[in-house]
Amino acid sequence: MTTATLLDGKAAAADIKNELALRVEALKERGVHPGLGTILVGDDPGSRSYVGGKHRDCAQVGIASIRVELPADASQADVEAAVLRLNADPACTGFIVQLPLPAHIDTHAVLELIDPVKDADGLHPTNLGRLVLGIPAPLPCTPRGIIDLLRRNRVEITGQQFCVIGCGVTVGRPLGLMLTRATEHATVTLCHEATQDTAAHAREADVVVAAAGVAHLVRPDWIKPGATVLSVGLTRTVEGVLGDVHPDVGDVAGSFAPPIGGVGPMTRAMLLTNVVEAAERI
Ligand SMILES: Nc1nc2c(c(=O)[nH]1)N[C@@H](CN(C=O)c1ccc(C(=O)N[C@@H](CCC(=O)O)C(=O)O)cc1)CN2
Repeated sequence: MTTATLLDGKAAAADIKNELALRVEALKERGVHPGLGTILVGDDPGSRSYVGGKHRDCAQVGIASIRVELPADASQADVEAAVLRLNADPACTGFIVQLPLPAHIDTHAVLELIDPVKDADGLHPTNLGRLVLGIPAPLPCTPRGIIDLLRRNRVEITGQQFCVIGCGVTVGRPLGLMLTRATEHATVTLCHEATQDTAAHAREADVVVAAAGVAHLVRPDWIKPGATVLSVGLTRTVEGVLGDVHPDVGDVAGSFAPPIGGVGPMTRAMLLTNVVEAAERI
């Protein structure tokens, strides 16, 4: 039985979607019709379910959906052609390529082909470069969702010690960049698979973000009592979907974002936010 305060991403995302629905209405009144495109390559059940969720969200806030699906054996040229089609499609005001792509596809080459203006994930090199330089740009959805969830729950960020576990391109690496901007001013330790003692770094932290994709990696004895813990990475097993954080951490942490209903819905809400913001710039 967890004693930590729940960081409820589902509830926060519902509030964000209500606000976005009003902004979408205002856009339509001035003739701008936002449309989110998604490119899904292959049959990974997790990716399919996330893309399905993104389109359900679009319907809820009045954003049009353009769904592109390619088989797992699609070639590099097929995927790049799909990107170029969405770049040119006026009905698509923003789009994403669902990650991970199959191993034979050069992901960087695909992401680099996206028109940076339509980059709803903030993962184009131009937009990541703008983030590094502190120039306004669409921000990667999960890190943006994590910071928004902390702020809505009045979790202190400025001056706090963060331990981010995992340095992938969708979460850990951009989160480190965002948390150290002047608007956040946190101190961040970014741990990865070659870190010698991740548990020791986590024990020092006021906020632990687990985005490694290793089931139940973070144990209760890794956590300073009262710290804030966000379980981001998910692993699908025969027993179900497991988070990076062991559920017993909820007995030690002060606040806890669970693997389901925590950061995931915020990721989706921030994608919609990026789409609406891009449409508002048209
Ligand atoms: N192009 C991108 N690909 C991926 C991203 C991304 O930001 N852009 N992030 C992740 C997956 N992801 C978004 O696509 C994502 C993960 C989880 C959820 C979510 O709503 N989770 C649910 C639980 C779902 C489940 O049971 O599996 C929840 O937390 O309640 C949404 C989006 C990798 N790829």
